[in-house]
Formats: sequence, structure tokens, C-alpha cells
Amino acid sequence: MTTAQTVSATAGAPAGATDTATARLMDGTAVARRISEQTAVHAAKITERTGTAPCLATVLVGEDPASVTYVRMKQNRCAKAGITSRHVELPASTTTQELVAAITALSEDPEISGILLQHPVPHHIDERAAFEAIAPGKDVDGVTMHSFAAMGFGLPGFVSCTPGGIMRLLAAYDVDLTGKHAVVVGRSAILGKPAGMLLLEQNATVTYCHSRTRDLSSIVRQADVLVAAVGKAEFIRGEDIKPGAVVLDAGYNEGNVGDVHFESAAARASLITPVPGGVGPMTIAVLLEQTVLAAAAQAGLDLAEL
Ligand SMILES: Nc1nc(=O)c2c([nH]1)NC[C@@H]1CN(c3ccc(C(=O)N[C@@H](CCC(=O)O)C(=O)O)cc3)C=[N+]21
Repeated sequence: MTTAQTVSATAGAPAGATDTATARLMDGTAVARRISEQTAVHAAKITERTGTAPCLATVLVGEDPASVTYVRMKQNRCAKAGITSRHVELPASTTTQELVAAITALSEDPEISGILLQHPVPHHIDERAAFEAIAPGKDVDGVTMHSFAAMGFGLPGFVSCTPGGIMRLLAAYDVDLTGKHAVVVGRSAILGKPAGMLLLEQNATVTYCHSRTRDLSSIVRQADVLVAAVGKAEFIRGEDIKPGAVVLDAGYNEGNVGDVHFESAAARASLITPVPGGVGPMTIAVLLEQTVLAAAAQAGLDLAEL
């Protein structure tokens, strides 16, 4: 990457402060666009060879406005890459059994390449059971036990999209993870936990922090690479960022606010993702890329040879 974009993060610094450090931005929008251009080329070739475009099924239960927006964004991004989408909308009153049946039908439908069940689902639904109804070969969102195990073992497979996007962003900015202390704040099944597994696979020393962690600040301060995935707006402040750290903000709180207080963190970090424009677009780029990979595998095509 040659992006020379920096952020001025000295505003608000105490008078007379000599610390004029500015972090370089990790431009998720730009990196995601590059990935999606390649995805579009692959989608077009699959369409040409098979006569059918790759198709992503999106499943949304209930009418949470943020989820509606995210699903729409994913569909728009699919359309731009030449991937069709089929949207399944179910009422908030849907039972686990009904949701499992709907997802099973998509798993068995030859027209569907990949399936995304938008998280979270209403509390009365067993989300794990619903995720497990996704056929492993269509788990382009990387949320099943099958995909989780592959990530844990370092085997090829579909990765969880946000952790996968984080890893792609680190690679795009040539961040070498070997021996680095990576601290993941958050331990959810499709974000924090797999993010730590992928970082471990790249030889980082990984620490997970969560709501029961004692003295969180002292651990965050040791992070060479920090992944914020807690879902609390501006929860991590610049004073806890180790100078020179690489900061990835996977938070998507109301009003497009991340889990990291950007201004203060950018004053100390060497590289940082903005919100918006950082991890979010990468998540979608990985989803589309994996949808095309799934479609190719289902058609018996080797993308490298197309
Ligand atoms: N099964 C499942 N898989 C997910 O990957 C998943 C999910 N459930 N549930 C919700 C979260 C959230 N999520 C985002 C994806 C992109 C942006 C994104 O691209 N945001 C833009 C800004 C969006 C805007 O402009 O409103 C950005 O950061 O630049 C944000 C959030 C995926 N999620």
C-alpha cells in the first residue's frame, strides 16, 4: 500500500505538547473496492460459463432498522459485483423451527450459492441452531461450527467476514503479525473469537479481553495490534493505546460510531481504521468474495483457471 493519507490527531492535545504523532489511515473503502473489482471479474466468468450468476441469499428476521440497512447495503454491493441476491424476510415472531426450515430450503436450493443470516435474531430464537442449518459449502458468512473449526485448525474454508476483512486489511498494509501482541476486546462467536484465532494463525500472541476482564486498561496498553469488537461506542480511549500500535475498530454502534475514540487513539497509533470506511466495507468485500468462491466450487470451476 502506498496510501500516504494521515489524520491530524493533534487537535485537543494539551498546550505545549510536543506529541504531534499522526496515525496513517487504513482505508477499508479503497482496499474493499480492489477486492470487489476482482470479485466482479470472477462473477462475470462464472456467469459466462454456467449461464447463471452467483446468488447470495440474505435472511432477515424482524425489522430492526439497522439490520434492514446492513442487508440492503450487502445487496447493493452484490448487484455491483454481478452477484444476484434473494432476500428472505421473516417476521419477528418466527420460531426457531420455522427459521431452520427456511434456511434448510436455501441450503438445498441449487440456485443459491451462499447464505447470510443477519445477526442478531430475536431472543426467543436459537441462533446457533439457525446458523447450523446453513450448508457448509454455502456458509459464505463463516458462521457455522464447520467454518469455525476450519479457522481454528488453520484449514482452508470460509472465514467469518469481519475477522476475515480485518486480516485482509492488515495484509494490505503489510503488517507483520509474527510475535506481536494482539489484543482482541470482545469474544463473540462471529467476531472477537474468530478474529483471535486468525491472528494466532499468523503467529501473533493473542489475548482476549471481555466484560469480566480485570484491569482491561493495563492489557489494552500492551497491544501492538488492537482489535476492538465490544459494541460499546468509543469504549477504548487514546490514553490506553500503546504508541505505534495498529488499531482495528470493528465497532458498528448507532450513528456510525466505532468502539474506539478515534481522535485520541489516532494521536498514538501508527495505523488506524476509521469508522465508517474501515472494517465495515472489508466485511462486505469478504462476503462477496466468498460467495463467488462458493459458486465456483458448486459449479466445479477453478477460478485460477478461468
Ligand atoms: N451474520 C452476520 N454477518 C455480518 O457480517 C454482520 C451481521 N450478521 N450483523 C450485523 C453486522 C454489521 N455488519 C456490518 C457490515 C458492514 C458495515 C459497513 O460497511 N459500514 C460502513 C458504513 C455504513 C453506512 O454508511 O451506514 C462503513 O463502515 O464504512 C457495517 C456493519 C455486518 N454484520
